[in-house]
This record gives sequence, C-alpha cells and structure tokens, in this order.
Amino acid sequence: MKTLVVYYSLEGNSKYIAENIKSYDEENITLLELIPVKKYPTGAVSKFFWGGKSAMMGEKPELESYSVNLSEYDRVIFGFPVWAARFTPPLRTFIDENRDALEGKKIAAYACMAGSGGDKALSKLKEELGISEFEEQMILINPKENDNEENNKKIVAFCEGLFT
Ligand SMILES: Cc1cc2nc3c(=O)[nH]c(=O)nc-3n(C[C@H](O)[C@H](O)[C@H](O)COP(=O)(O)O)c2cc1C
Repeated sequence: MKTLVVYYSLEGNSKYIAENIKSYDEENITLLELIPVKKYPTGAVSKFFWGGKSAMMGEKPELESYSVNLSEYDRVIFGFPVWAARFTPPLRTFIDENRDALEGKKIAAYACMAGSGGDKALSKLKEELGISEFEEQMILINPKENDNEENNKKIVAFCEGLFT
C-alpha cells in the first residue's frame, strides 16, 4: 500500500514527524511538503498575528508548484501545526486543488501543537474533507523538542495502526 504524507510545517515539528513516519517504510511512503508562495513570518509576535489571522479567515494561500499523482497512492496522511485551533491554511489549498483525486482514499492525520486545540483542528479537517473519521489520528506536543516517551508512544501507535 502506497502512502503520501502531505504536510505543512512553519517551525519543523510537522516536518520532523513526516520524516519519522517515512522511516517506517521508506519504499512505500512519499513526503510532500506544502510551501506557500508568500511565506508566513517566523517572528515571535508576527507569526501568531499573520498565521492566526490566515487560519481564522480560512485562507487558501497560493502554493509553490508541486508534482504529485494522487492515483498512485492508496492513503494520504495530512500533517500540520495547529494554528488558532485550526488546521493550517496550506492544507486547505491542497485539498481544494485535489478534491476529486482525494475521493475514496484512506485518510489519516496528525497535528502538532503547543498546548490545545488539536481535536478541534482535526474535526475541522474532517469537515473540509467531507469524512467522518480518520483511519488513524494523533496529536503531539511540539515533538521536535519533546522527544519524550508520551510522544514516541503516540507515533508508534499511529504507525503500527497504519503500517502493520
Ligand atoms: C499562528 C500560530 C498559531 C498557533 N496556535 C496554536 C493553538 O491554537 N494551539 C496550540 O496548542 N498551539 C498553537 N501554535 C503552536 C504550534 O501549533 C506548535 O508550536 C506546533 O508544534 C508547530 O508546528 P511546526 O513546527 O510544524 O510549525 C500556534 C503557532 C502559530 C505560529
């Protein structure tokens, strides 16, 4: 079964998890990083203002061109940082651009966050995709800097649920 991990990451956590997932089955898992043409700022205050506003307004930022043939994949895993208790806008653009091709795929998702809002963000992503459940889902607290047992257990359970 071929899996595509589609993710956006501003500060590396969601990317770190995408790479971790890929290490479970290098041959059958492909990563696609979404990169907005207009970058979100990373400044301590400006990132919350611009990113939060974009997420709350449900924006669909233009993405740098990407090449993917979704028909090659049975499963898509979406990964993202939680912004204002929502999934991040680049995913909205991707879903909008690939809605028909996503139809009928197995869909899983993970959210990285600092404290709260992950459940709501995952629910909103389900709504956007028009599905009632994810095949697997997980919420991780800043996993790049928290290489702890709690996060590691969640990653193992998520990957074993999907890949074994
Ligand atoms: C604009 C913005 C809004 C955020 N909103 C939330 C939030 O609602 N809840 C939360 O727990 N963390 C929030 N965070 C923190 C990130 O979700 C968290 O640090 C995540 O691990 C970052 O993932 P990344 O490194 O892949 O970008 C926010 C961060 C930014 C930049």
